Amino acid sequence: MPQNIWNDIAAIPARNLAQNFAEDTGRVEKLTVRQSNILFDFSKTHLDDALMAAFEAASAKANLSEAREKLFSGSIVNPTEGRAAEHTAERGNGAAPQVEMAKALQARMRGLIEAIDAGAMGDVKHVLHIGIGGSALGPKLLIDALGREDSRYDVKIVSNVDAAALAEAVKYMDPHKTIVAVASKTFTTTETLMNAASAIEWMKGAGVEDAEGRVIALTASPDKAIEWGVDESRILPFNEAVGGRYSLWCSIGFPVAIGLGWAAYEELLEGAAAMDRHFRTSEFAVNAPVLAAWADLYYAQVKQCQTRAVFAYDERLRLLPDYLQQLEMESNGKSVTASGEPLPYNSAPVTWGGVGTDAQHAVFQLLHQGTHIIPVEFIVSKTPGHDFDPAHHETLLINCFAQGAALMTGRKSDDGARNYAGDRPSSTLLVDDVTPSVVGALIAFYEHRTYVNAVLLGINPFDQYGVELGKEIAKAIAQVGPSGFDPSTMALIAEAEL
Ligand SMILES: O=P(O)(O)OC[C@H]1O[C@H](O)[C@H](O)[C@@H](O)[C@@H]1O
Repeated sequence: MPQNIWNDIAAIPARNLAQNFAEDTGRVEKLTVRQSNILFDFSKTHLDDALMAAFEAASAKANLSEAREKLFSGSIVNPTEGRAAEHTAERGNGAAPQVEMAKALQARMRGLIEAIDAGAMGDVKHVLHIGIGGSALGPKLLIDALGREDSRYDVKIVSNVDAAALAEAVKYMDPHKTIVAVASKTFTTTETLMNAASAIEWMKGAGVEDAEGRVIALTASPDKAIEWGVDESRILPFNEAVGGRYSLWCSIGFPVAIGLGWAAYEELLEGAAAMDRHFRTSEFAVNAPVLAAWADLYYAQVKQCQTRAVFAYDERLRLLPDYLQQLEMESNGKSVTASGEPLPYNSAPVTWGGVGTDAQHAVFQLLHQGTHIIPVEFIVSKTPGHDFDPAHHETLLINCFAQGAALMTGRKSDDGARNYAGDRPSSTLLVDDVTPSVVGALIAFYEHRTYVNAVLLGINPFDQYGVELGKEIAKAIAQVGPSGFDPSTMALIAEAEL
């Protein structure tokens, strides 16, 4: 991707949002996509006809159509690790052998869940899922979003190596009625294996016989799980070519499938599959992930925005920003192109966010009047997730729409402290309800948007070497202690008496 692509786009005269709306009465319709019971409204972004044409040209130069097909056909899209990225095959959209493999492994998972339901592991009430990063964030989001009313088991997810998290999770669990799902693609992750060992100790300490026999491994490295002590019959493997942060669709989704039931899990997959089909077959100008990525790139590259903010106006989706932080920042926070050249422009902005309306009373001041322009994304549901007075939900929706309007229109005042400049961009995703199929589609939308961003930036979104150095230094500190590091680090190690 030559650098002048952004220069070409930057050369297009900037128009403000008010002008865009005044000059194009069809703007809302043009920039609205309806797909999978989600309405995507991009009309409050600065995308206009000229910018859309420029991004269309940039996408052609970046071979986006070919890149899109490569993703679905199982071609190598992760060149530094020499492999495909086969998460879409988990929902039936991929190369035939991978789709077959995914189906077979999902059937294995279903078999184990049915056996547990039938009592094969005794009287089970609690599922303690232990994993971190991509092996935790997806299940955490889904259980929190969809398992509030209907969970068949009490599912808790523990990630942090700080065992205060484990202590909190097991506080109200009966160790005799608990199964432990150890989720790790590599089955080498320190935090996960340490927490898993402590969970086994917790069960043993309570007199559980054969505590090891209550462990299920969710992994792409079954040999490592066997080595660690899990019996082959309790290992749910998945395809190595599914990246950690794209793995909730396969056996990493075990707590979702067992907690919400198989039908809900299938709805989740089908929701994602429908979004796959939309992304794969729609023209770019009406393609939700593509339009979202174009707007992302306009703000990150042309407007030099360093962050983007996501606010879920729905308590059920409060963990969505956390999930997106890994998806977007671990995928696209890179300094080199896919072929290893230094990246001559910005990579992904920082993703951050929170839950509305809480965030309005905490951070929105800066969004409205700060010197940084921050593209905002609102996600809100037409249907409430509770039976209280409908006034709650109306207030939630009203506030969500009011914030987008206020950011865009602003309000002039001679008093600087009371002036709202306006022209601040946002997009709104209005979902019919927070159901497994909508959440599946929503997550697939974000996955594809992240991929489109990467393709136009010319970077590889599927590796994450940036996380390795810190792990190596931690291992060295654990092994060697306070020697051979910089003076500050050595002083800290000594002070903490490590
Ligand atoms: O699933 P695991 O192999 O245990 O890996 C868990 C996580 O740790 C790593 O550090 C990566 O940054 C993540 O992408 C990954 O999801």
